[in-house]
Amino acid sequence: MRSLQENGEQKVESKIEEAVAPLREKIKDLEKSFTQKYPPVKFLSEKDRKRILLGVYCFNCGLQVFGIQVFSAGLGMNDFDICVLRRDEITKEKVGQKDEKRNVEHWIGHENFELINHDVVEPLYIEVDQIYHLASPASPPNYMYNPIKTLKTNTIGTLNMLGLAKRVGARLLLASTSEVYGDPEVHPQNEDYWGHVNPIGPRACYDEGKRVAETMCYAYMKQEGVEVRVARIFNTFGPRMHMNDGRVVSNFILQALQGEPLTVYGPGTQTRAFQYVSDLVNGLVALMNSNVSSPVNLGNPEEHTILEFAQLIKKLVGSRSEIQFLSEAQDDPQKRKPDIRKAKLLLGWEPVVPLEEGLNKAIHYFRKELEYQANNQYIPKPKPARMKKGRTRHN
Ligand SMILES: O=c1ccn([C@@H]2O[C@H](COP(=O)(O)OP(=O)(O)O[C@H]3OC[C@@H](O)[C@H](O)[C@H]3O)[C@@H](O)[C@H]2O)c(=O)[nH]1
Repeated sequence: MRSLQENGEQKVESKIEEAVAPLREKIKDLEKSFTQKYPPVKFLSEKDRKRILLGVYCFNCGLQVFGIQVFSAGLGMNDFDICVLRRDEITKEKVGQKDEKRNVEHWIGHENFELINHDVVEPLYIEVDQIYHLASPASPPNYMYNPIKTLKTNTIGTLNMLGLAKRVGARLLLASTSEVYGDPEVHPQNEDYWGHVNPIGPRACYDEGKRVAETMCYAYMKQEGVEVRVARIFNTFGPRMHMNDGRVVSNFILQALQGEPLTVYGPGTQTRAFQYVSDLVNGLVALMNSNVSSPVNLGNPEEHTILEFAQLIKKLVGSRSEIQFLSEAQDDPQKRKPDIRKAKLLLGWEPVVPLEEGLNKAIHYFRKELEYQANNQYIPKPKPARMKKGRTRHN
């Protein structure tokens, strides 16, 4: 009799334990988020505090640009995780109200953080010490979608940020790009190479936009004494990229995870070298706080063909997806690999995250996102070359 009662009690206990275990996990996660370390700004004197403006691009608001201001003793990976590369998704209307501000929710309400909703094409009047000018779409399908706005963001937007830097005496870091080298005739690309860009091709809005943005930086430096830093950023990937980003890393991972064909544009012999986001962030922060005012390449020199890259992602995901060859994108650079000797020598910086390790982190992120989206009845597909007014975006 007694043992029957004990058995019953044990069953009830194990059922309770089963129900409570996931709640315990949730509490652990919540506790972790509370113990996050932030810079000890409160105890710094006014002269040691830095007001840092991070201008980022918002994916879901079309080309509306958001500014994020962090009041900080200095910037580190934790501060940057909210926005670098993501340049998007501060709001997620497509997914639903619940998801609004999901990407920055762990920062909302923090005393050192302020979210500014602002379009960089309009002047901005704030007090700030450092400006990371990252505002621009960076994915080819995105920047080609509205080339005029891409041009305005990179030209008028850059003028506005330089004007702000001049007015308040701030230092400005421009997120430039390996695309200033165009379809390069020099390989690997070093900072002295002037590039090979088609000024009237479909990529010109971004390539030439960034080239003139660099020109503006050096005009403001020479004429007005503004302190500028120019990072030429090579292909970068990592968690928090948008599901509809349209660049090759997110496309291939999502296609592999969903059992869909991996879409290779052209024969797949074109090469790229991919760096992981944390390496880029460390490079940007090192450059901002250095005395190097000339352009610096930031990228990982490990070069692969796009076909090799598709095969690698298939292997890492464990996917049976086929590889599908689509027509080549117009003016697609045929090879790209950064020469990073300057960054190594002058910043003491080089990438440390191996490609496969970074890809596994990105795969883990996208797998979770797919689960999350499925629970919210929204499963986005990787973006194909979108049509606008009867034209494909690549041609
Ligand atoms: O689904 C796809 C997407 C892309 N690709 C190919 O993969 C290569 C890389 O394409 P991505 O769209 O990821 O990026 P790109 O190298 O063309 O441009 C990038 O360059 C550096 C950065 O400044 C920018 O983030 C972006 O402009 C290209 O050759 C492209 O044609 C595919 O084969 N399939």
